[in-house]
Amino acid sequence: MALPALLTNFLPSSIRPNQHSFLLVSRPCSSFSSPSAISSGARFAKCSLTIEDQDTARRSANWKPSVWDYGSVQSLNTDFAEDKYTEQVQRLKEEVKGLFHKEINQVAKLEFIDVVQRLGLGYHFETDIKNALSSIYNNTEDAQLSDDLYAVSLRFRLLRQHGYNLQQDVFQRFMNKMGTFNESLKEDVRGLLSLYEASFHGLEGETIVDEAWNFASKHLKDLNLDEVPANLASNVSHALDMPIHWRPNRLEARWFMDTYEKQQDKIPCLLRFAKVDFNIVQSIHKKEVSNMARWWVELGANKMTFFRDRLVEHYFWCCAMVFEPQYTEFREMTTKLTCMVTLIDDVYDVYGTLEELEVLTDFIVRWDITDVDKLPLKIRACFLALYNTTNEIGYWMMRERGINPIPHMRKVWADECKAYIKEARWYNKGIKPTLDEYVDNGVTSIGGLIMLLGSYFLTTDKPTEEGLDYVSNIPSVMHCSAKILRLNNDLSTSSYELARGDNFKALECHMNETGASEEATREHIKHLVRKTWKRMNRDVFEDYPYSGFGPFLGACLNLARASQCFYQYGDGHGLPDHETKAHIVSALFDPVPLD
Ligand SMILES: CC(C)=CCC/C(C)=C/CC/C(C)=C/COP(=O)(O)OP(=O)(O)O
Ligand SMILES: [Mg+2]
Repeated sequence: MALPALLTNFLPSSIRPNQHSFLLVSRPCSSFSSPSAISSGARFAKCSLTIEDQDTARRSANWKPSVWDYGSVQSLNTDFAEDKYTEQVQRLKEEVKGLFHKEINQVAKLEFIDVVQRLGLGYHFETDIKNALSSIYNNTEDAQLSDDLYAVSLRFRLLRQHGYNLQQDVFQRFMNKMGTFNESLKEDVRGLLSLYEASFHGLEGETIVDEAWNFASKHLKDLNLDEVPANLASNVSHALDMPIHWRPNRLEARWFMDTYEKQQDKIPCLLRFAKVDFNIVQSIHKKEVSNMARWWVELGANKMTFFRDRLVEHYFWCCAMVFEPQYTEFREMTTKLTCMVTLIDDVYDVYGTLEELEVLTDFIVRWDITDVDKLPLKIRACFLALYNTTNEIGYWMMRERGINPIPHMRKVWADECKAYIKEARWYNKGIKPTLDEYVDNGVTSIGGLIMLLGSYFLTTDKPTEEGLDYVSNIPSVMHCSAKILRLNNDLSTSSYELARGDNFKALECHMNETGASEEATREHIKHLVRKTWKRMNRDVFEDYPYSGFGPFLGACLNLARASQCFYQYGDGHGLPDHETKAHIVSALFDPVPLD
């Protein structure tokens, strides 16, 4: 089979391949009736090498093939897109909206807001939540709010989450003269759990919130969960696994629906609303991922084995960044960009030689395809795929939104490739950077910046030149998000990367620089992750003078959240057949059962 159409169409005719054939064994494309059948264990043969590629000794990462069958992904069932469900959800929404106006005490109102958000319904009630929290913020008279650890912590968490700069002193009354929390509080499991969740909303320099995190984590970990009521125990394990603030909302919603169902005081119409709404949104996502699978197969990229074939994982990551139904363009186009990031990352890290990569970097920085045949065939194809995909998105933006983001996207790609080449030179020359030098560069080389740039211009109806300039100059909130992605990525992938031969990652840089053990280094990197979250917690509530920044700021938080989850139990990207697959099946493919 010749090079895939979308790649060759853009090659100057003088260099279109003829003798460079790719030998492919097609994968069995089974039809499926249940979602698990979407997953495929099929393997396909390696591409044959071109003559110019054969002459070069190359490393290999032996990437596992995709775990998904693209034929099946292209024909996913989207039953919940039917009108009868949309009508049902409208009725339920009205009913739940009425509950915001019910006269209930403040703690009950806070709990109600918390449940609405954890069920994934916050986006339907932004104004109602804002109004309710504003009145709670202004009313400090409710005694339970000042004396009860559970209520004070819940109030702190929700108000901070919505941008109120509530002082950390609210916790002072639970502390002793030594500046630590009163030991007696360890008996109050509900209070400890609430304090623990609140402590993730701390800012830099807030020592009381830091102490809250230490105290609550320690005592929650020490609990014998067999002695705790079942639902509370399951909430504690879930929180210790990942706090609410760090978990992508779609995953939280899917888990929380099952937990809320078991709650004695659940509100049935709220639960029903959450389930039907989840399935409707999921149907929209399924439609999008099937479009993406079509694009990927037409591109022919699923037939190449020298980079990671992770279309579905990339789409799911984009869903975690911005899940709301109206942002289809963001998810689809950013999925394409994410595929290009992975493709080019693998060319720099594994496939290309230093000389080839120097030439490739020059092409990307100049954004010019003249003389592109100076690049070996596969690298040339990758460059053209990246170039075409970016220009195609730019063209769509010009046509639909009257603005040209290509100069900004080019700049971010150029910076990213300059960061990759720096790593490639370090590797080839045996240079071991310090942790600071590495992270400085690694924030750009992780690829999150191009995705976040898209989260600005692909989510707003009226992107402006000023907004584009601002985002492409990488504001702190965006930098923090990419830094968290970089550090979480390194915590989970560096052992594989070193084993196959790759530049030093954050862990090795720190160990080399300080002589610290691997265990101490991991703790140090996790500490840097928490520190960066504190900075980002402040940054998201800076005063931004640009309209339409909401989804972009949400995407910054959500990119970091996705990295917490997908790298938590190892490399969910390179080796996506465990937790990542389970997350995708439960949040993207399997509808919530309705009774
Ligand atoms: C499901 C899942 C985890 C998806 C990842 C989605 C994502 C953010 C992709 C783009 C960035 C990227 C290539 C990261 C990891 O590569 P790498 O580990 O080779 O990074 P490095 O070479 O820069 O260290
Ligand atoms: Mg890599």
